[in-house]
Amino acid sequence: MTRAITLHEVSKYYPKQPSPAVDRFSLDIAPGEFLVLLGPSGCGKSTVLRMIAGLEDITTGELLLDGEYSNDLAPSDRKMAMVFQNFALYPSMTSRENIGFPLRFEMPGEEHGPRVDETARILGIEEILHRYPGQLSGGERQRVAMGRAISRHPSVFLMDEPLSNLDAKLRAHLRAEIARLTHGMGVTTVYVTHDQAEAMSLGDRVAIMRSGVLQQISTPREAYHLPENVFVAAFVGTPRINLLQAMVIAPLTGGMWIDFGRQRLGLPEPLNYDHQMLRIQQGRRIIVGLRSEAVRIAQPSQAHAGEVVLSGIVEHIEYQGHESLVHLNTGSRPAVVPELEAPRPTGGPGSRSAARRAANGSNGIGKLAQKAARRIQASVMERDHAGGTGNGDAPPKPAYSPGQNSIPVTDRPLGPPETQTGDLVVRTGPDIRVRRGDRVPLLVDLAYLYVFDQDGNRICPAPVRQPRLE
Ligand SMILES: Nc1ncnc2c1ncn2[C@@H]1O[C@H](COP(=O)(O)OP(=O)(O)OP(=O)(O)O)[C@@H](O)[C@H]1O
Repeated sequence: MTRAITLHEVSKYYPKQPSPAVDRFSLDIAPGEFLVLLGPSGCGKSTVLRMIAGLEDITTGELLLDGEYSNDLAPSDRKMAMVFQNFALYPSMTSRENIGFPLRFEMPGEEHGPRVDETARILGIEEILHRYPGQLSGGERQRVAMGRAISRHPSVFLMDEPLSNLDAKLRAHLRAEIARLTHGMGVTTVYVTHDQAEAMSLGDRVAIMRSGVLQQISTPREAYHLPENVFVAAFVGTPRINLLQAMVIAPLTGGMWIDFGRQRLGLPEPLNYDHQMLRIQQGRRIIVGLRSEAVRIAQPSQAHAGEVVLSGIVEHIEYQGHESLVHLNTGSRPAVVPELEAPRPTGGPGSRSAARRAANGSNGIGKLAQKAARRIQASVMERDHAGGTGNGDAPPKPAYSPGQNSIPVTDRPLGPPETQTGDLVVRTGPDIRVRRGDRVPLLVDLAYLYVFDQDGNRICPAPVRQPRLE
């Protein structure tokens, strides 16, 4: 059995919190679909999951299960199984007892042995059924937790960062196992993660969230190739997309350039449709997005059609075995999406536990301290991003005045280009022969040029629905 899930304009306000944890969130999940909720810490992913499970009340909006209004349906009547990050196994029960535990309520009076054995076989854990959680490795514990969810034959799996307590190798292995299992069973799965690589490799579709608001819902491929805004562009993809401050220069006499300050990119004529649309931005500040594979180090004479020339000074080379990442300074000003610069807090001011503490009556001084800590963290992030030049000690200057749906993006304070650190990362073969300090020619493939407007919305490639020009 599997089921469709619809969230219609769902919002969640926690007590004493000024802004909603989830804000008018709408989503249709098809039966059997694997949907990943992706976003930075605190953006509301788990809250969405918990509202689907019935563990959290919906403040406004509707939850439909197979088309039926289900806001008030008891969690036990939803036929959903949840898998948590911390496994949530009972320490005093063996693996067999843990897996069979929910069946006591779902199949009272029936023999559970065959169901537990079948589940253990699917997961390859027959050998550890007699052991207690304390006698299992992290990967084995997570398999038992999966087993407890599977044995119930649920109609929906809800998984809240189920792999984040495991090491990288095991995560990759179990990720493949989860994909195989859930697709094989055809059960609708909603999977929460902040790890974009996990989301991209698992999801039929990915719903990307920021500050409680859905930013984009699409296939992983579309999220990477057609990000709707600068936040999605920056969140999806490794290494992170290069984001540069620029200006459109489009004199009436013809020609069009993207001006990075020290260098300009000339757009080839006749201008294609996407580039023509940039004319509206004449004289305005824009953000240019270039993925690391959109730029190559090569002589201008080697340019293919659609490639244009820039140059940069090599600052650092990251050898990765199968490839190298060359960090260059083109003299441009990088655009920074501040909330993406922070490492994932572990109990810091933005974390769930901190929020819960706040909700449980933290006083005004506590809140002020949290605010101050956040400010300090933001300014440290900005300084780190500026390469420790000291420029970041000043508060970051907002480049844009963010409206309700706009993406706050800051630019690094402009110093002499010589003192700025690398602003462009280029992916090359592992044996590239360049050295620190070399000035190298770059070819930019305009087929992979992204341009975002002042509010962070993508304008090139042009969005499918054009705003009406009047
Ligand atoms: N019980 C609660 N009371 C008050 N605020 C809460 C509560 N639970 C979550 N929040 C707040 O709601 C927002 C969304 O939290 P949520 O746990 O859904 O985010 P998340 O994206 O899952 O984060 P993480 O990846 O860190 O788990 C955060 O600002 C959090 O601090």
